[in-house]
Amino acid sequence: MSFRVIEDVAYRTKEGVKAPDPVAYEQKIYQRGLEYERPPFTFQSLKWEAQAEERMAAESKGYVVGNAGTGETARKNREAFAKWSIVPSRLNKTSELPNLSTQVKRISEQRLPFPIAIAPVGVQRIFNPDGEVASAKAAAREGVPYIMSTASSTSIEDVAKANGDGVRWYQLYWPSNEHNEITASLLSRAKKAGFSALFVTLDTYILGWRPSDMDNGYNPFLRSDNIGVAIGFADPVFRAQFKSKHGVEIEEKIHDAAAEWTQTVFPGFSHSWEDIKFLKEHWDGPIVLKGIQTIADAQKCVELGLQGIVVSNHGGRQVDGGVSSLGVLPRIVDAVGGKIDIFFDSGIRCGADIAKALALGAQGCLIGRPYVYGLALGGQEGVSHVLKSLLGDLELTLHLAGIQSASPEHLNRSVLIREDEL
Ligand SMILES: Cc1cc2nc3c(=O)[nH]c(=O)nc-3n(C[C@H](O)[C@H](O)[C@H](O)COP(=O)(O)O)c2cc1C
Ligand SMILES: O=C(O)C(=O)c1ccccc1
Repeated sequence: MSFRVIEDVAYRTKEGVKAPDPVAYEQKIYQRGLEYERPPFTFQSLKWEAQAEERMAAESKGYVVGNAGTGETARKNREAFAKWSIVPSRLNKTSELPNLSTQVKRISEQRLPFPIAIAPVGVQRIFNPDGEVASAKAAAREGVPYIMSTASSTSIEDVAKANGDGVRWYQLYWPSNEHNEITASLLSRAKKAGFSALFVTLDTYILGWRPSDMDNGYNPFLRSDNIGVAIGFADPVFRAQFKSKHGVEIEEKIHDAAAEWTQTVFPGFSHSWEDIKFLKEHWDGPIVLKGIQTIADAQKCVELGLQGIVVSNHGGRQVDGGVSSLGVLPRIVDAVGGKIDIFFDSGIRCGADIAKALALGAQGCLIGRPYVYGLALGGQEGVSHVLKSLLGDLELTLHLAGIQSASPEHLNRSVLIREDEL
């Protein structure tokens, strides 16, 4: 017999922030075990991928697990975590579990209950029929901000509805300048739907060389179910432009419309730093650039007065042979830390990984593939399970290492050592 994860949330309040209590979740699981009830999903985070693979069609599986080229960057992302080790200290006389609440001050006025957010991931209906609706509900329920992708298989307005009073941010795949009217329309729809920060992804103006997808002949945009174009098909400016060009509605020339939208959001060529001005003029709120890997680019973001960066290599899905994202994080923190908010992603698979990225100076981590595996395993329940598991793991890791909170005062480089220096 197994139980329902989302009905099993225990809450607690710390520093005025109400949030689910992941350690109480763990305790409940042991109690229920006494009555021979078992959790519906594994807690072994490195098994989520394999178990999710059993549930997915070959194409979806190849899409989420796949990387650019030989997968070298993705491997390096993982290996980089093992180069750093947490050094526990003793007899710190702690009376409470660590406080995981976090201030990402340029992005959110409120303290966030946890130092993680849901990474933008497109086409989620290929993993579970409920897609983004399930993950946006789980995020709100678990107190984790939801970053919505422009390549979502659900419209901006429907994701906002599912996310309810959760914290949500919008990720832009940025159309080329000739389509500025569409960009402005996306930004105004996101604003109206309660998305409070803008994340602009810079590393994917075209999809990388993805052997696993090519083996399956699979590009989710070109499928007849039009799974990655929901935002475009609901966009009034795109619709009007299509009609005036073709003389018919999108629905009457669905394949052409899908191809045009795909071309619009993945123009194949990069913008320039000058174009940021347009975004600043059309977005009233924090702007975060995602995909930063160099000190020079991070410094440029500071000079332009932007609020944040995501140190990310897109999980190794874009540039094969690229440097590990965790590897470049400390240098970028040294160059711009304190001047801009820094998020990190690429390769996070457990609580200790989050602890290490935060100790190296990130203010928050984006969780990518693990929650997609949760979505494939069990929709909203599966995503909730993954978030709770990662947070419970983080909380007990910090607690047992004698680290009192996830804030930089306690969680900083003094708790880490490089294994190769030992
Ligand atoms: C299936 C899939 C789809 C993704 N779609 C997007 C997207 O639409 N927009 C975006 O900025 N990043 C996208 N990403 C990248 C994630 O936001 C994140 O950077 C990456 O997953 C981090 O690596 P990790 O999952 O290996 O930890 C996607 C990643 C995956 C696995
Ligand atoms: O696959 C990706 O990494 C990605 O960013 C993406 C782009 C378009 C649709 C879905 C995902």
